[in-house]
Amino acid sequence: MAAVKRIPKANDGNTIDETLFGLIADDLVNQGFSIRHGALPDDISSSLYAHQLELNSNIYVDAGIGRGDDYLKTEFVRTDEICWITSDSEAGSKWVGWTTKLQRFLNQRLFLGLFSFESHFAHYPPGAYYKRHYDAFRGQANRVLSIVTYLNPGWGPSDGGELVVYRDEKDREGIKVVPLYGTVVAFLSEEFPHEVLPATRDRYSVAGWFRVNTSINNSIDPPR
Ligand SMILES: O=C(O)CCC(=O)C(=O)O
Ligand SMILES: [Fe+2]
Repeated sequence: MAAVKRIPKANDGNTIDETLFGLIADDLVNQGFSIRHGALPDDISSSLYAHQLELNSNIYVDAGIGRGDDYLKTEFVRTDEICWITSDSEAGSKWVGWTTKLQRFLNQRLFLGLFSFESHFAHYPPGAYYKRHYDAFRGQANRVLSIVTYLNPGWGPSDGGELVVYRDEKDREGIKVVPLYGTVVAFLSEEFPHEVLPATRDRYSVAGWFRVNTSINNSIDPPR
C-alpha cells in the first residue's frame, strides 16, 4: 500500500499552512496588509537561507525600477541588488510550492484571481536602501499582492534596515517591521507605499509579487 504522507494538523483540524494562510487572509480583509512573525515554515526559511549563502555574489544584479523599456537603474530610488528565484533549486522549489499554496488559498477565500508569481532574493549591503514606493500602479492591473520574508537571524533593533509600511498616501509615520528571519509581510501592492531603511549590516530578503492575468488575445503576459 502506498505510504500516505501525514500533513501536520493544528488544533482546529486545519494544516499548519492553512491556519497561517487563514490569518493572512483575515489580515488582508481587515487592514489590507499582514505582518506575521516567525511565520515562514522553518524548513523553507533554512533552505532559502542556505541557498542564498551559497549564491555567488556575482549572480546578483543591481536592482532597477520598472519592466522592459521602463526599466531604469536609479540610485536615487534603490541601491540593493537582486537575484530572481526559480524552481530549479530545492530551496526555490520549496518556496514557490509554498507561495503556490498561499495563492490557491487566497483565490478560494478572497477571490483575488491571482494568476502568477515572481520573486527574487535581495541583498542590501550596509547603507543600502529602497526609498518610499508602490509595487504597482493603480489601473495597470499587474502586481496585486506583495509578499516579503527575511533571512536575517539575530537581527536587533540597532541593526536598522526596517521595512516601513505606510497605511496610505498621507501616512508619514508608518509601521516599522524588523527584518528578522521568519517574518512574513504581505500587502496589497497598489494600496501601500513602503520603504526600506538603511541597515548597518548586510540585509537579505525575499520579495515576491502575485499578479493577475493581463494577457490579451491568448498571449500570456509573462511575469517579467
Ligand atoms: O526587503 C523589503 O523589506 C522590501 C523590498 C521591497 O519593497 C521591494 O523589493 O519592492
Ligand atoms: Fe516594494
